[in-house]
Amino acid sequence: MTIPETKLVCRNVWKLFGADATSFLANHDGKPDAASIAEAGLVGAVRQVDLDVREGEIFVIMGLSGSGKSTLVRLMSRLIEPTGGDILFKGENLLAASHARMIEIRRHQMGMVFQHFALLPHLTVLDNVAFPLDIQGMNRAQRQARAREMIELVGLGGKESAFPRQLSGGQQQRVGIARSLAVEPEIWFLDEPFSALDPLIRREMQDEFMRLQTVLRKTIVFITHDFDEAIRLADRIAIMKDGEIVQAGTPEDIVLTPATSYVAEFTRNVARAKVVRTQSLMGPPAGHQPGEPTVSSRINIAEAAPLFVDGVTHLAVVDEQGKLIGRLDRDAVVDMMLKG
Ligand SMILES: Nc1ncnc2c1ncn2[C@@H]1O[C@H](COP(=O)(O)OP(=O)(O)OP(=O)(O)O)[C@@H](O)[C@H]1O
Repeated sequence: MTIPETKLVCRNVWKLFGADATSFLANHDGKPDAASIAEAGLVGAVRQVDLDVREGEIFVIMGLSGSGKSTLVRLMSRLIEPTGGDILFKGENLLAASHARMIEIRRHQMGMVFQHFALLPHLTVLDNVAFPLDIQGMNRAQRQARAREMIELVGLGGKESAFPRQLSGGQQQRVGIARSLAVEPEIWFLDEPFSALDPLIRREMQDEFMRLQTVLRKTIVFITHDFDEAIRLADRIAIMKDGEIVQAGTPEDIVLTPATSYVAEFTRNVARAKVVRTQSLMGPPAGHQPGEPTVSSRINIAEAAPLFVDGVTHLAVVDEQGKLIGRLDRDAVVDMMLKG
């Protein structure tokens, strides 16, 4: 297996809002506790954050309102300055980049979608999507061709000449997505992109987003306050509380071994069978019988369960190379399904 490249790294990143925050941080050896921050009248919006976002993954930052998600994502693109720490994008120290260099990086290598995505009301869908390419200096024919391609990709083919006011909320968000993808970003920041949509449309957009990701394989930082959304979309999740990351891991790690009671509270109502993979529930391969149905080690228990038909009691679990690595017992599956 090839190890994916790390695209973006945060090392010991802090953002304290309030007067003299930089000297306050220095005077506390670069690691003040929450009580000292509050006592000094500062807000510890992001505290001591370490994370790495890998090539081609969906990295979800999940936390309740005020936990520091938006501040953290703004720090990653240096829309705001950290009080301390380092941010590396493709190995480049963003904090050492000039203003002009930052604009260039944001324009050509970063894509952003926000909850209240401001489309330009007087421009058609086509011109809205082509807009960032115009800023990049691309010629008209090229940018229109690229914009049409993106509009098709997000399922809005035929709406090129519509104006934003003629579209539903979900369709407008698709235009926003097409617009941010038009520049072919190396990293894609999505800050609560579906939160303003009603639940049915929201789910549809999540499905659509997953479909897009199987095609595009973008490196994505996705912000949400919704744990179910995080579990559905994430390759890895970082859970934030009061500016800190309290746990980071795969959805499976988080559901099976929550690091704190705070995290456990989120995982309580999650259907484990939809998160846990066959490889985590299987036993050793010994006893394997020829003719047992085969499943991938990467699919989840809910997906594997329907194979237990016609008296099948065991499934053979195979890795990505098709090698037998374990056996999944029907009783263990039934047990997990019943426990919800
Ligand atoms: N410019 C600012 N000045 C002072 N405090 C701020 C500023 N921006 C954010 N904060 C505070 O920092 C903390 C983190 O805010 P942030 O917006 O990052 O949280 P969030 O998790 O994104 O919340 P939400 O989901 O409500 O957007 C909050 O206590 C907020 O009040």
